[in-house]
Amino acid sequence: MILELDCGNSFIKWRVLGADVGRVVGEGVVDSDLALLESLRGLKGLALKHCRLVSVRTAEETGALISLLSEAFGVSVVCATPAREMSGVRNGYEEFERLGLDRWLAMLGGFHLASGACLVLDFGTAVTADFVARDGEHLGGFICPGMPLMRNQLRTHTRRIRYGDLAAERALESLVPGRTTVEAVERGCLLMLRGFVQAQLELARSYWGEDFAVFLTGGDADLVSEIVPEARVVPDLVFVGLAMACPLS
Ligand SMILES: Nc1ncnc2c1ncn2[C@@H]1O[C@H](COP(=O)(O)OP(=O)(O)O)[C@@H](O)[C@H]1O
Ligand SMILES: CC(C)(COP(=O)(O)O)[C@@H](O)C(=O)NCCC(=O)O
Ligand SMILES: [K+]
Repeated sequence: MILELDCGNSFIKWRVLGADVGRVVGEGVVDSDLALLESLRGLKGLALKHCRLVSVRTAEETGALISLLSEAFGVSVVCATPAREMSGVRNGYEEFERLGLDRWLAMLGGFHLASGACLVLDFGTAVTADFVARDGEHLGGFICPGMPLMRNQLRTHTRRIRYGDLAAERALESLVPGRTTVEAVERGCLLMLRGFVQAQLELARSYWGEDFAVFLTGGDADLVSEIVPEARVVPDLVFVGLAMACPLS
C-alpha cells in the first residue's frame, strides 16, 4: 500500500492506495500530525510499503512528520522536490525552487490531464492561479489570500466582526447583499474570490482564446465551481502530480 500526503498550510490531505494499483482504500483531511497517525491507525489491514509526500511547510515541520511516519509504520518517505522541468512542463519561476511544490504538482497533473494549455486554480489557505501554455511553458501565476485568510484578517483586525463557523456556512446559501455581519463578510469575501477567478479566465482567454482547460482544486474549489461550468473540479490534482514526480519502484 502507498500512503500519499499533501501537507498544506492548514490541513494535511492523505490517502492510501491499495496494492492493486490506483484503488483508494482510505482518505481524509486532518489538521495535525497526530490526527493523521490516529486516522491511519484506524484503517483496518493497513500495510504501508511506500509513502510519498509534498509539503509547503517548513523543513523542520516536514522532517518531524517524516520521523513520526517512519517510527509508526516503518515506511521510507519520498518527498517531491523542486525541478526546472518535468513531464513536459517547464517551471516559469526565476528561481524555480521557490515555486510552491503544491502548485508545481497541480500543474504537472493539469498539463498531463489536459494535454494542452491549462489554467490551474487552487483554493486552499491561499488561492493560486498558474498558467501553462500548450508547449508546457509555465508562464507564471498569482497568489492571493484564500477564504480562511480573508475572513480571519477581518476577524482579527476589526473589533466588531465576530461569528461562528455554522453561521458562516449558512451565510453562503445566497449571495444577495448581506443584512447581518456574517452574511456581509462571507458573501463579500466569496465575491472577491470569484472576481479573482474571472480575472484569471479573462487572462487565459487573451492568451489562448477558448483553447485551454481549467482545473479547480483545493478545499474551497466548490465555492467557485458554479461560475466556471467548463472547469474540471479535480480534488486530487496534487496527488496526480505527486505520482508523476515521485514514481515508486
Ligand atoms: N473536508 C474538509 N476538511 C477541511 N477543510 C475543508 C474541507 N472541505 C473544504 N474545506 C475548506 O478548504 C479550505 C482549506 O483548503 P486546503 O486545500 O486543505 O488548504 P491548505 O492546502 O492550504 O491546507 C478551508 O477553507 C476549509 O474550510
Ligand atoms: C502559495 C502557497 C502559500 C499555497 O499554499 P496553500 O494555500 O496550498 O497551503 C504555497 O504554494 C507556497 O508557500 N508557495 C511558495 C511561494 C510561491 O509559490 O511563490
Ligand atoms: K494546497
